Amino acid sequence: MLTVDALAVARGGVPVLQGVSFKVPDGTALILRGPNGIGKTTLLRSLAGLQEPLSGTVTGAGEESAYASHADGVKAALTVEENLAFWAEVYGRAVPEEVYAAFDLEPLRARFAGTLSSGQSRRLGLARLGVIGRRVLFLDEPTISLDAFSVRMFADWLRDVHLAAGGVAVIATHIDLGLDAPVLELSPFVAAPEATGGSDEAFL
Ligand SMILES: Nc1ncnc2c1ncn2[C@@H]1O[C@H](COP(=O)(O)OP(=O)(O)OP(=O)(O)O)[C@@H](O)[C@H]1O
Repeated sequence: MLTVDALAVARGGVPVLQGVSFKVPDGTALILRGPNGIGKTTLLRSLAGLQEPLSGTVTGAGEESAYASHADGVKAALTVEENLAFWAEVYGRAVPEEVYAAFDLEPLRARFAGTLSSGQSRRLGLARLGVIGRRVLFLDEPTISLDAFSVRMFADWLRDVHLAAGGVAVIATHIDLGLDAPVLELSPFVAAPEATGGSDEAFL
């Protein structure tokens, strides 16, 4: 269970969200919604432990979690297989053979990643999630620039592999992934600048 209690987060020293609380039981996902700039990326990075929250607590994530943004992290000079092997090694794991089918990479195994189309490259970037074996995933617009087929493919992997194995996912997305997951609208949690003593000091 991922438990978030009264979390307040800042970007560039300026509070963006406050009072964010939710629970995500094992085997389930939560969708985050909110207009551009509201702080979805900031919240996801804070949940994943990549930046310190201003206040509040996150339990059930920590070492077992991973943050993935729309930036691929794909290495152009390595083949598809070499990319997956690289990430597997970094995380001390073997590449599960089924990721090639799950992300439709089978015919592309020997291709240099630099020659992939942008959608194929995104699929390779997402396949990394199937390799690293992290139980709690914080996903920032994971399906951006993917066609409907690839979006469904990713949603199927999330539901049938990651969540089915008891994993957790918190996903900022404007695309309907077709997951049976609750939606948390972030608009009510926009930080009031005065609530943390004003933001002027952040610019000094
Ligand atoms: N380096 C920075 N210094 C100050 N403010 C920043 C900095 N980077 C981003 N911001 C601001 O912080 C706020 C939150 O940004 P964040 O990227 O978390 O929003 P988001 O909800 O993920 O946006 P989007 O939907 O556009 O990706 C935005 O208003 C943004 O302009």
